[in-house]
Amino acid sequence: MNARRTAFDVLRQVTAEDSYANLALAKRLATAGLDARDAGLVTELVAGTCRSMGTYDAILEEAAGRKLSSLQPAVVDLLRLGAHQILGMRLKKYAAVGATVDLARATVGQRVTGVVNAVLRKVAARDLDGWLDLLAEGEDRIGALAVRGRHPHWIVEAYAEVLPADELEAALTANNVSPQPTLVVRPGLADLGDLDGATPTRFSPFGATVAGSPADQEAVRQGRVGVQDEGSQLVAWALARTPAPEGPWLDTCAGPGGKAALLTGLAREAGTWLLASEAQEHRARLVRQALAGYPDGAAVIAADGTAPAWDRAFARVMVDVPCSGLGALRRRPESRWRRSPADVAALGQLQRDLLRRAIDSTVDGGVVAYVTCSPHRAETVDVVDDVLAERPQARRLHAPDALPDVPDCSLGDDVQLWTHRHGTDAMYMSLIRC
Ligand SMILES: C[S@@+](CC[C@H](N)C(=O)[O-])C[C@H]1O[C@@H](n2cnc3c(N)ncnc32)[C@H](O)[C@@H]1O
Repeated sequence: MNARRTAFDVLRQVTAEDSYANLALAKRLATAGLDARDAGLVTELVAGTCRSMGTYDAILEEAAGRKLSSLQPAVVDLLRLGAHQILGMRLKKYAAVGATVDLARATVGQRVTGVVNAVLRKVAARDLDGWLDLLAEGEDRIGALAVRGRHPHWIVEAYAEVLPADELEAALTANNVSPQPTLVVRPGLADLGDLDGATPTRFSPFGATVAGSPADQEAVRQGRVGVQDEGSQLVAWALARTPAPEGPWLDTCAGPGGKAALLTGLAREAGTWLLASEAQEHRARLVRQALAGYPDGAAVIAADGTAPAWDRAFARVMVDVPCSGLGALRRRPESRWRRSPADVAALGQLQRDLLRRAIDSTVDGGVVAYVTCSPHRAETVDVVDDVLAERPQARRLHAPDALPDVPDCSLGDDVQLWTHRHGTDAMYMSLIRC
C-alpha cells in the first residue's frame, strides 16, 4: 500500500500540477523511506502509467462508457494506476483491481470505490492486445501504429515524415523503454580507466556505461565524468572535428552544460577555449557547475543568444536550440501526452533567430552545428532551409562525414540519430560552413 500510495501522490503532482514525473518521483523517493523493491515498484507504476497515459485514458473511457472529464481528477489517476497494473504489469488482474480499490478508499474515500471497482473490472475483462485491437479498429496505418505504440497520432505522423515506414514501429517501441544512463569522460579531466567496470559505448570515444548508479563512481562525484546521452556527445564531437579556422568556440544555448563541458575539453585539446552562453541565469549557474572541473578554460555568461551578446566572431559555434524534445521521449514518460503541435510551431521563430545569430557570430570559413533533440522536420530541416535561404554565403556541409563510424545517420546532408538504430536520443544536427 505504501508504494501504491506514493505512486498515486506522485501521479497527482504530474497531472494536477504539471510536474515532471522523473523529478517528482526522485524527490518523493528521497524521503519516502521505501526499500529498493518498493522504490522500484513506485518507479514502474509512475513511469509506466505516464508513458501510456493517453492509451489508458482511451481504454478507460471505453470501459467506463463515459468521458474521463466527467470523473473527479483524483479518481481518474486511480483508474490510470489500476489500468497500468492490470494491463502493463505482470500482476494478477483481480489482485490489482482490489489493491486499487483499497487505495481509492484510503485516498479519495469510500464513496468512489464502487466506480473504481466497476471500471477496472471491465478493463480486466480483456488483455492489453485485446484493448489495442479494439482501439485500432477503423484507424488508418498511422493511427493503428499510434495506438499500438502508445504515442499521440501527431507524433507518429512527424516520425513518419523522416523515417522509412518499416522502421516506425521499432522507433515507437524504443521510446517505451527507459534508458540506462550513459557517462561522458571529459577530455583532459579523466579517462575510461577512472571508472569502475566501464563498458565503452558504441560510437562516442568519450562514452561509457557502468553497472550500478553513476553516483557511486568517484570520478562522477568529482565532476571529471558526467552523465550525458551518447547522441549529445556525438554532435559535440562532430562539431569539434569538422575542419575550421583556429580561434575560440561558442555554445549559444549552453544550459545545463552537458555539451559545453565536452566542447570545453575538446577546445582545450585544440589549444583554444569555449564561451558558454545561456539565456536563463539559473541555467547558466548549472553550466558553471558542469564546467567547474576546467577552472582556467571556461567562460560562462547569461545572455540572449538572439541578441548581440558578444563583440567577436568564433571559429566553431554550437546552437543547441530549445525544442519539443520529441527525440528524448524515452526519458520523460509524461511528455508525449503533454506536448502538442502548437508547441512545435511556437518554437519556430526562436529557433530561426538563434540560428541566424549563430551564423552571424561565426568567422568566415567557420562552422555552426545546429542541433535539436527532436526529429520533427519543423524544428530541424525546415529551420535550416529557411535560414540558409536568407544567408547565401553560408553552405550546408554533408554532416554524416563528421561521424564516419556511425551507420545510417544521414537525413539528406544532415545527421539524424535514432534510438532504435543507434541507442541514442533522436538528435538532429546540421553542419553549416559560414
Ligand atoms: C536544448 S537546451 C540546451 C542543452 C545544452 N546544450 C546541453 O547540452 O546541456 C536549450 C537551452 O537554450 C536556452 N535558451 C532558450 N532561449 C534562449 C535564448 N534566446 N538564448 C540563449 N539560450 C536560450 C534554454 O534555457 C535551454 O537551456
